Amino acid sequence: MTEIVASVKVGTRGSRLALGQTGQIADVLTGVGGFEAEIVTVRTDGDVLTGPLSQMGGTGVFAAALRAAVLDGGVDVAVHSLKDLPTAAVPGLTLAAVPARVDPRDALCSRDSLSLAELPAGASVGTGSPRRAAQLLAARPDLMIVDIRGNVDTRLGRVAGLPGNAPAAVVPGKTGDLDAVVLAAAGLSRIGRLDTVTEYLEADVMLPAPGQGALALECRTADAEPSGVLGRALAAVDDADTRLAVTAERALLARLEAGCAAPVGAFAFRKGSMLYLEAVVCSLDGARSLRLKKATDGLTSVGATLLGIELAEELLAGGAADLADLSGSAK
Ligand SMILES: NCc1[nH]cc(CCC(=O)O)c1CC(=O)O
Repeated sequence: MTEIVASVKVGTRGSRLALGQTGQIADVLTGVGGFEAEIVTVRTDGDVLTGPLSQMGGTGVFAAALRAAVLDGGVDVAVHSLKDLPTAAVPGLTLAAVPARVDPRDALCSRDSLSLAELPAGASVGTGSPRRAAQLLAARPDLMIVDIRGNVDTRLGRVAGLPGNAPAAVVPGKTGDLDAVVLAAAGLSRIGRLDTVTEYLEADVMLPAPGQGALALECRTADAEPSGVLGRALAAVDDADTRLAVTAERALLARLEAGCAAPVGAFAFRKGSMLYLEAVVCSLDGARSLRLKKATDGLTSVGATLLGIELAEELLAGGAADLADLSGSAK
């Protein structure tokens, strides 16, 4: 006789990106845990409202509704993009698994396969991210940065002639009006549109957002116990190296008291017996920036957290708070 286990409700936002990554994770969890999964779509303020994110409380609006659904039992485990998850802990919830990270880089998707260096003077590049805007301007001060929002497909639609885009500008002024957009390679990969990438932006040009390319699986603290069926499955999909890296990146962000929309990039990785962390804080116009790196041989949660905190304090000592409003609410 097989053990009868109630189905696990896996919560997600409703975008194609979110549904795709949640479906994959649900398959892995059910494979490991031997239970059924039911995908529950939660509409968030970030999906419903259309104003600037900064006026809705930042990208945290995407996570808040999902977290509330876990707390009230409508969802058992939430699948978040880790970079959209605010760093502050929520009582009653546990970040139970961080699966192996995929490509953390940002990617340029431009018309005519142009690279960043090849874009014509004054070219228009769409991004809603002050971090991306500032680093783009640091590399190419002549670019015209256009503030765009919307899901990944909508943003790609702003560049004419990308593979997979509708052939003609259907809505004048809203499709095909930009020379390029910058998006996370991870998101493009998850919806099968990596063929639109014309250049992967390496860390020396653009440091990613803390947590970029990683997922976060959050459940009620009581369900995270490895003795339970869900906790055991979550522990099995956790990736120790990814967790160390994102712990350092998020500790840095928290110590800077920086919001998800602050012009702060950070990337950590373990290599051998060391954990390396590099971070940048920019002025919004990209004219000034402070970039530092640091490493530790403390390959534990505490070691990774200290690495993030110490690098943040070095950045603050170097004047990071004078470069930009780190709360990330200012535009
Ligand atoms: N802010 C939106 C967002 N949140 C997560 C991803 C996909 C990449 C990832 O999982 O890190 C994206 C799209 C993007 O930034 O291009």
